[in-house]
Amino acid sequence: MTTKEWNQLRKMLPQWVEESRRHCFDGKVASYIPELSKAPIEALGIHILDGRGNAVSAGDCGLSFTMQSISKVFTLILALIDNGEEAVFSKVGMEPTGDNFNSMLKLELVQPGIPFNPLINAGAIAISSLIAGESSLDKSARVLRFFQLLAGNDSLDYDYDVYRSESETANLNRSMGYLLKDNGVLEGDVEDVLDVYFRHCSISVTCSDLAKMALVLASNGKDPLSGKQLIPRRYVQIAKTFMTTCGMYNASGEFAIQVGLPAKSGVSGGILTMLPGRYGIGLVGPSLNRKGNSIAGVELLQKLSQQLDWSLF
Ligand SMILES: NC(=O)CC[C@H](N)C(=O)O
Repeated sequence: MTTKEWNQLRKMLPQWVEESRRHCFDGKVASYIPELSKAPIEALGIHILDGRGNAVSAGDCGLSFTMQSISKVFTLILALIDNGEEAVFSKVGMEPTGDNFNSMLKLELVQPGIPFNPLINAGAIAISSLIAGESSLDKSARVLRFFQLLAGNDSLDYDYDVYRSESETANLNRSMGYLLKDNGVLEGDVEDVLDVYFRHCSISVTCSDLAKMALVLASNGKDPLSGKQLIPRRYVQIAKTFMTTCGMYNASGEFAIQVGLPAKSGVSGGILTMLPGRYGIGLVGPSLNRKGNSIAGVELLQKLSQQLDWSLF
């Protein structure tokens, strides 16, 4: 972090958060997973971390929330570590869909019926079946340990209320699982695969956990604080590319133009993003816009990117 930028962030971030927070009431908190509807609509928090351990945060940074779709980036990476590129890309494609994250339209329409990419629900469910482990609980335990390692936080755990709430109501994801099984994409028992998926979506984090995980990606897989290479560089490259093309659902093109950073959002209102080589960023704002991204969070990132000239493009 250059001193000038650091000083500007320190000075301006609280004000930019408050300006962006006003947009919260133009959006809605997700309710299709009933437990998520309890999140505070007016909340907005952000944490920015650099490779020397300097951090700046503002707003509701103490809020815990579930990773939801943000987890898909890291299960993809674990599946790549476990199976290699060729095996993973025989089960999921590399293209954006332009459809909603939970659409199964193209699974039926486009042969050979494999998910278009690993960041839509169908793709992430297929990825869950590729995680190595003896049983679904064993696979989930490996995922949780991997996330703890990246976040540098051994106490990361599931939010069991959100896990149960999703598992009990996930009729659409369940149908997708069975269709994938029929298309020959899923390995193993469908309910077991779905359990791995619901569990990783329900891992509870704060903005600083997300910022730390993002910093590892921003540093090409190395934890700059410990100096350890936690993820092979190639797999980080793949993950960042998907985040740029598909990370903000079917608003990824607009986000690339307005913000210009690799990012991944979740229906809990979390966004993980980064300035490659410089910062890891974790943000939460549970009120969502029509495309399902944090409404105030996207506003805030737009402001940061424009004020500080962060776009990569
Ligand atoms: N977009 C999301 O964050 C979706 C994740 C959520 N667990 C679901 O499957 O619907």
